[in-house]
Amino acid sequence: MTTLEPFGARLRRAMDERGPLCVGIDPHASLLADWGLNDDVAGLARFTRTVVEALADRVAVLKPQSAFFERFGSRGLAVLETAVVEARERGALVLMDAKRGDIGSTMAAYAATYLDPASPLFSDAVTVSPFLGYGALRPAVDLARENGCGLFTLALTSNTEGQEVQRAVRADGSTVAATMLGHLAAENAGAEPLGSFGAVVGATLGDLSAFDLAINGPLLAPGIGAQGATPADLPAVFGDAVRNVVPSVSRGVLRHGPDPEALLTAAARFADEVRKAVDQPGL
Ligand SMILES: O=C(O)c1cc(=O)[nH]c(=O)n1[C@@H]1O[C@H](COP(=O)(O)O)[C@@H](O)[C@H]1O
Repeated sequence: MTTLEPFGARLRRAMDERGPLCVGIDPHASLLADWGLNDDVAGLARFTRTVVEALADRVAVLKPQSAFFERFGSRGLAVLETAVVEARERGALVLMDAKRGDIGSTMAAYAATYLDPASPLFSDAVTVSPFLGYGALRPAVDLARENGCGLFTLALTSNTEGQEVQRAVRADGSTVAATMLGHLAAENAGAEPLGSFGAVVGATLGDLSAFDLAINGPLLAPGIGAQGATPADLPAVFGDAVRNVVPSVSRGVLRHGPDPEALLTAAARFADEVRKAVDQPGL
C-alpha cells in the first residue's frame, strides 16, 4: 500500500482547488423523515449515498458523523464503510467525526480503526477529544503521521456548555483550550504548506483574539447554519488564522435534500459566502 502524502498538504491542495468548505453527513431521524425516507438502514443508506454522489466530487471535505450510523448497529456501520470508500474515490477528503478520546492503550485501538489503511473505516482524518489529557492521544498522533492522516482535536467547541472545561484556567494561568492549541502548534512545527494536526474551533464563539490560533494547522469551524453562525462571521472570529479555516456545515446543507442539485446548490452558496468572507476559492 502506498503511503499518502501528509494530510495537511493534501488538505491545503483540496482547499485551494475546491474551496475550504466541509459538509457534514449527519443523518438525523428528522432529516430522514423530511426526505421521505424511513428511519431504518435502507433510509440511512439512501440518504448517505445521495449526499456522497451529490457532493464528493465538489467539496474539499466530507465529514460523516459516526453517531448517526452507529445507532443502527453493525448494518449502520456497513453504510458508513461504503460511504467512506465512495467519498474518497470521488475525490473528497473524509474526516470521520467520531470524537474519540481514551487512555493511550485504548486510543491505539481507536487510531487503528480510523487511521490504519487496512481498516474498513480508514479515513483521511478523525476528530478526537483531548480531555483525558493531550498525551493520551499520542498513539493516534503517531499513526496519523505514519499513514499521512490528520487529527482534529477539540479545543473550543461550538456549544456553550464546552466553556466550563475548555476555558478553565490551569495552575500556570493558561486555559485548557490554549494548552491544547499549544500542543497542536508543537505537532505542526515546521510543516509545509500546512500541518496535519488541526483544532476544532466553533464558528459560533465570537471574538477569539484571546487565543493564539496560529497553530500552522487547519481549524475546523463547525456551527455554521443550524447553530447560527454564518460565513460572514469567520474573519471576526478567526482573525489572521482565517486562511486555515475549514468551515463546516451539516444541517444547513442537508435540509435542502433529497434533490442532489438542491444539495449542491446549497453547498455552493455556503462556499461562495465563505469565499467572499475569507477571499478563498469557491466550489
Ligand atoms: O467536531 C465537530 O465536527 C463538532 C465540533 C463542535 O464543536 N461542534 C459541532 O457541532 N461539531 C459537529 O458538527 C456538526 C454540526 O452540525 P450542524 O449543526 O447540523 O451543522 C455535528 O456533527 C456536530 O457533532
